[in-house]
Amino acid sequence: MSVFTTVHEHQLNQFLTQFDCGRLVSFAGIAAGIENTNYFVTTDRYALVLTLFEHHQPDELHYFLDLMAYLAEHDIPTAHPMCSKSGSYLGELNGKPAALVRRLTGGSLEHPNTEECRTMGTALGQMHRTSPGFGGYREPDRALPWLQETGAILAAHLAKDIEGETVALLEDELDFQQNHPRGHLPQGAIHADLFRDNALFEQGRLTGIIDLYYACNDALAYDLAVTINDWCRDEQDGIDETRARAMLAGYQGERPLNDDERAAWPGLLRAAAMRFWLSRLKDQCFPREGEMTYQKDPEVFRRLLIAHRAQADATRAWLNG
Ligand SMILES: Nc1ncnc2c1ncn2[C@@H]1O[C@H](COP(=O)(O)OP(=O)(O)OP(=O)(O)O)[C@@H](O)[C@H]1O
Ligand SMILES: N[C@@H](CCO)C(=O)O
Repeated sequence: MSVFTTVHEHQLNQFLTQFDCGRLVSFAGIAAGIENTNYFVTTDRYALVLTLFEHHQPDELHYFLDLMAYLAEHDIPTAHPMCSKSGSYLGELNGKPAALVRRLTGGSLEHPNTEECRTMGTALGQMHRTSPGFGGYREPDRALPWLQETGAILAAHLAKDIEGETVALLEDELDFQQNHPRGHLPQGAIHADLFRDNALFEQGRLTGIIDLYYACNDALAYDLAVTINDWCRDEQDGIDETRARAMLAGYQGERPLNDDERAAWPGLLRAAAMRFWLSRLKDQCFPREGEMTYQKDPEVFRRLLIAHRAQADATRAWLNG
């Protein structure tokens, strides 16, 4: 688990006095997650999740929490943040910005089936019909400039211990991405990290999309590529075509991709694979300190990137149902 900042009972009790949420019954650190510190918090009135944000600025936190509230209020299943007595979603706990959100029921799916992928695609399409109406703006923080900066740091670090092949892949893909920008595609607020562990299901029904702490304004179709790359991956770290087609059909039932998005699709899948390859590799090469932390395997996304580079036409064919 990743608890970077330990919360003591007296600190939590003090924090809860800012909300009209009842008396603390229990709390426990949450095992999943690698970015923020999360606790389940139960009061005599609510089941909540407390998040201490480890590296975000107040401006972006307002964006995330306002977006969660906006989506929830537009019937997109997300965890609505709790408003404090003074009217803010954002407080401070143990020196860190902190928020309480409603705890959703259900659990994440390790092996989503075709129908669950279709359901997720439908929900993402609904979210993308709604999110361009959200008034907030946040610059994407894992787009090309970040890829370039992180890629350069990693290439220098890796050149010392591994074969040149990986560094060559990294540099070649950076070059490709630089020549395939996505600013001309339809834009809006995107989740940007809608992995299986960021959606909760109960009896085949999606109960909620969580962890909007990478949300930003970017190409909507890029968000779909991020989602497919995780939900539809097969055992060999390629993509399971049946699940990918189902997710795309679910999505396009709500929001059909336009010609520009269809043309850009293979490059978007590559951009999405590259982004998570590099973030995982960075965590592996430069681990952060924490009370309990775990890392995710970067190789999965390196292999997926290689697969996408080899099959642009096939990935475009998935768009046709
Ligand atoms: N609103 C919620 N309702 C129920 N469970 C939640 C909620 N928010 C978070 N969780 C639980 O906490 C876990 C960690 O949350 P989250 O994914 O936000 O962590 P993170 O460190 O910010 O994320 P990540 O590593 O995925 O970027 C989730 O996998 C889920 O089990
Ligand atoms: N979803 C990311 C974790 C960072 O949010 C990953 O699996 O690498």
